[in-house]
Amino acid sequence: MAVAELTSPASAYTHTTTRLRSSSQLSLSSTHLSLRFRRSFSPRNTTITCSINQVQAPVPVQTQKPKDKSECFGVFCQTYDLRAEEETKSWKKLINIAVSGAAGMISNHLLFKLASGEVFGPDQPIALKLLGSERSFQALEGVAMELEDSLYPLLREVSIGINPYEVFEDIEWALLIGAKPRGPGMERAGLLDINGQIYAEQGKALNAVASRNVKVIVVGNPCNTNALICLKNAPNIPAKNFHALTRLDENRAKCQLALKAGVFYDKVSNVTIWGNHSTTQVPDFLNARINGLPVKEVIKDHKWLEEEFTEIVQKRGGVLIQKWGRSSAASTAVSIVDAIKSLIIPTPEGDWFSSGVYTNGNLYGIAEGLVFSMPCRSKGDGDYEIVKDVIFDDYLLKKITKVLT
Ligand SMILES: NC(=O)C1=CN([C@@H]2O[C@H](COP(=O)(O)OP(=O)(O)OC[C@H]3O[C@@H](n4cnc5c(N)ncnc54)[C@H](OP(=O)(O)O)[C@@H]3O)[C@@H](O)[C@H]2O)C=CC1
Ligand SMILES: O=C([O-])CC(=O)C(=O)O
Repeated sequence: MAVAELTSPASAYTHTTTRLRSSSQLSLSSTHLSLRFRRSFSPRNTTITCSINQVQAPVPVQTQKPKDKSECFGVFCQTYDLRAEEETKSWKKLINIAVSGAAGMISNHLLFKLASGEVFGPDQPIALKLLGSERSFQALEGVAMELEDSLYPLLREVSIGINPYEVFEDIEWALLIGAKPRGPGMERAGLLDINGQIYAEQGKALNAVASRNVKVIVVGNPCNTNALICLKNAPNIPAKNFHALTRLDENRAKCQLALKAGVFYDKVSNVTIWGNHSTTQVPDFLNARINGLPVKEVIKDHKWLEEEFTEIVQKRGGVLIQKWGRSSAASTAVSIVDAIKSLIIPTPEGDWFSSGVYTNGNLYGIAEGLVFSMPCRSKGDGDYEIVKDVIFDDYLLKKITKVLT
């Protein structure tokens, strides 16, 4: 069995003390990184687990062959355990986050944000559970290797697999990205035949093995319908826990309003995307604010708001595909980060965020049993409530009605 050590920058790995998980004791000098990589070879049941621990004072150690179905190889056969470290004492309990389509473009941006602590905070250790398929398995290994090489202190475990029933076990977050993207000239709805079944299967898997309070963000298109399919297949998980990502549209709308008003985009608030992540979506400028003022008081060109602004936001994804040849990835990853943070950080007083949520019992009379983007607020506990105090005019009502017909 091959054994190797990776050397990390001293600055990133100071004040660490560890103890070997097995009976043999270990003493390693500072600035060494150990990894555990376990592998199952059953094709439908393939999972690799990689733990990254910080260790001190190296002394060679005899690792034991794992007793379970997994097989380790190379450097990943080293198994260490952590003794309480000064630095980690104040850390929260580790959370399990699953990311599907983990070898895809969006994930390639997102995973490194998650691992860095940018999303869940500098005291929140995480385990990343990456879901792929047989065709992407090698690519998943490559992604896991890049995560290792990044030496993120908060990233305590990485596992990769192709079976959602394994990968989703006990997860607290499911970031469901894996799905075919559209190409130039296609509509997102045209992806439903292929992608819908992915979300039916993953809903069943979540229902069977995920934490009962898992929060699910569906990204794969058409994301509203996919979120609905997913939640319908997971009856034991509250429907309220499922979101379709419309935050990218909200961000796009904020950017366009800032551009038109000649302000920096942090001055734009209270932007709602109503409806679907599709070309029928309604970016709401009636309730939006710039520097705390209604947008219509700041941008006097109301024709631009009703026509150009709305269309730019609705079609932004398609235009980007025409130009780049593939769909937005980095800005989507950023918007997933924003969507998560909106649920774990209290919403600033008076503001709100958009998310595609289940329409059960909503106060706006939107048909029940849909996933529909609406204005939401959160106390930062992972849950949300629909904002009550938005206003409507004929234009907005007509546009929202059109989504529903
Ligand atoms: N809601 C939103 O705001 C946005 C949503 N999207 C959507 O997110 C999804 C992922 O986009 P992106 O990461 O760029 O896509 P990529 O093609 O880069 O990656 C998608 C991953 O999905 C998996 N997949 C599952 N089924 C298929 C299939 N039939 N064909 C191709 N890939 C498949 C693949 O992984 P594996 O083989 O491991 O299953 C692949 O790695 C797309 O549906 C896209 O339209 C994109 C931008 C914004
Ligand atoms: O347009 C697409 O297909 C990808 C996407 O959802 C977006 O960029 O909004």
